[in-house]
Amino acid sequence: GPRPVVLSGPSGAGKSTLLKKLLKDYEGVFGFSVSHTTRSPRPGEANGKDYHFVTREEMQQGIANGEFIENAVFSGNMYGTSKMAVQAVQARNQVCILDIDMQGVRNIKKTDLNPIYISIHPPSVEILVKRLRDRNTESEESLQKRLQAAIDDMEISKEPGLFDEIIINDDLEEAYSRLTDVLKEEIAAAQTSKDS
Ligand SMILES: Nc1ncnc2c1ncn2[C@@H]1O[C@H](COP(=O)(O)OP(=O)(O)OP(=O)(O)O)[C@@H](O)[C@H]1O
Ligand SMILES: Nc1nc2c(ncn2[C@@H]2O[C@H](COP(=O)(O)O)[C@@H](O)[C@H]2O)c(=O)[nH]1
Repeated sequence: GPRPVVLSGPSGAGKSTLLKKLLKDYEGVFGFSVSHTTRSPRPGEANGKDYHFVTREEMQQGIANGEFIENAVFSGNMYGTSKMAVQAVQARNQVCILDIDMQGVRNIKKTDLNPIYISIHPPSVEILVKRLRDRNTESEESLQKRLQAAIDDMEISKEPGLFDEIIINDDLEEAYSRLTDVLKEEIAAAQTSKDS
């Protein structure tokens, strides 16, 4: 099937915004790998669609049972990609998109998933902070943890070969256009197999 796509990058950079647009504009071409998390749902988030919202015990049990391809602790909460999440998308012959943090990127690199790795960056740390604050989803403590991870991860992203592409999300339309351009071969391949 088509190669999966990993979208990573700092919290608040715009990964969900870009991928939601991609899923809407290319319905049936892309499929989202629905992760598990122990964090609480934000207003508007649906269980089974945005995440599988689970307890720490459920998550730990799943990990112990070998149900996850990768898992990580981010800003005090557990997150993980289950084998089922990826298989469900691949069974539909869609391009599977994973929205994961840097620990996830490192762990996926140890698997045979062979995705395209894309990192989404904000134009500056100041703009990242503003976007996160304006999103109004984080406590001050969570915001500070996310910010520290963002600064560390943006530095790590420069490591040669870690990402296939780094996209600066300044103007949303421009970033989206760059993203669809990077993925044009996968889009064409998935559309061809959908039509045949
Ligand atoms: N290009 C842009 N210009 C201005 N605001 C943007 C842009 N892209 C995204 N935003 C806004 O910034 C905020 C963060 O975006 P988003 O939630 O998509 O980030 P994220 O990378 O998915 O974060 P997280 O990893 O925390 O889920 C949102 O409120 C979104 O509407
Ligand atoms: N390693 C993983 N990271 C994940 C997964 N699902 C989401 N994430 C990353 O967590 C942070 C925070 O997400 P938020 O929804 O609480 O803002 C963000 O960087 C996501 O990319 C996962 O399954 N594995």
